Amino acid sequence: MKVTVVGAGAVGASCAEYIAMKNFAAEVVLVDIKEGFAEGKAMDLMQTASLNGFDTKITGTTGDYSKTAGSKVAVITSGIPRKPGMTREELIGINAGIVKEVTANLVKHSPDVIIIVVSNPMDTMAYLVHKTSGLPKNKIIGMGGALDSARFKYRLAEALECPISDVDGMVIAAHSDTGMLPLMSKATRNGVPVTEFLDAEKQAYVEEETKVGGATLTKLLGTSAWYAPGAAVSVMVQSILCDHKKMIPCSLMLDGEYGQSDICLGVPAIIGANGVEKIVEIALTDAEKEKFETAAKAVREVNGDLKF
Ligand SMILES: NC(=O)C1=CN([C@@H]2O[C@H](COP(=O)(O)OP(=O)(O)OC[C@H]3O[C@@H](n4cnc5c(N)ncnc54)[C@H](O)[C@@H]3O)[C@@H](O)[C@H]2O)C=CC1
Ligand SMILES: O=C([O-])CC(=O)C(=O)O
Repeated sequence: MKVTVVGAGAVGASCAEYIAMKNFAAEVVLVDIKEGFAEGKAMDLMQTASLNGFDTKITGTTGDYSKTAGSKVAVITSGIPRKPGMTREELIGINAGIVKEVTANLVKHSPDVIIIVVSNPMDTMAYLVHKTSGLPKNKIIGMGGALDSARFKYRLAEALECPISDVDGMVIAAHSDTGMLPLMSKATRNGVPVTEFLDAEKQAYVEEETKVGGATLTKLLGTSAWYAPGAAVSVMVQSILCDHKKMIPCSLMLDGEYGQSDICLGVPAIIGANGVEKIVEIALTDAEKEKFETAAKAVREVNGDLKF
């Protein structure tokens, strides 16, 4: 099956690389606006095929969306990343126009496509795609929770001084420095709640470092991260193409779930061949519910800046 990745920059190329390396897609089409850039990235990646042992065909195009026709999944990574000191929300002015235009082009050539939104501010960009694409809500999925949960597990393993494969955990709510909600109450080490091993101070440290995970990397790198974002996208694309029905926290249009409507926020969902197959409602503590509501309020304010 064909997967399109729009934006052949840091994140887009990482998405293409991980998807190809896992060898589950027939073709990945990279699209960029910069002349020759997607073609060059595709050629470079294809020259890793014999070294890395994959058969996925990667092609690139400068803005010719006819090459994306018939895509099962399209990933939108086009737009600007933040620089140190910026918030994701500050990117809305430039990225909203790009995401809206790219969405229209994708849907024109692949009317049945499932769109994964990556460009920031992601929860608001996912909302924009819902409002402008005409696609049903099961076909629009924002990527944030998969990445934030991976960062949560990284920080949990660091605090527990254990391998990352020992820990499990999930981050829901908003993909923002203040709106992420790492679910400490549900995180486990081999089935045992991590709260049995970590004192309140360590729990608070893990939660805070998880929430500012993207900002920490942006400060170190001078631009935002790409390896873990690309890997997170590849897991979501694989769950769709292979109908794995994995439970992944994603930014989805809510219609009463978690007490919210007409907003995209990170919640656990079953991701399969139909895109979002089910939103999973889990019991939150009162404190978690309050944080979820605060995050929703902040995302609504950013959504208010959109012009359709
Ligand atoms: N949701 C998430 O968890 C994450 C989101 N991001 C976001 O992903 C976006 C991309 O980040 P990077 O890849 O690091 O940036 P980048 O600057 O390396 O790549 C962006 C690419 O988009 C292209 N582009 C711009 N306008 C376009 C258009 N109209 N059509 C096609 N291509 C276009 C640019 O030419 C560039 O190659 C940013 O908005 C960033 O904040 C990044 C990491 C994680
Ligand atoms: O931090 C950023 O701006 C990019 C992003 O969303 C992330 O890496 O989580």
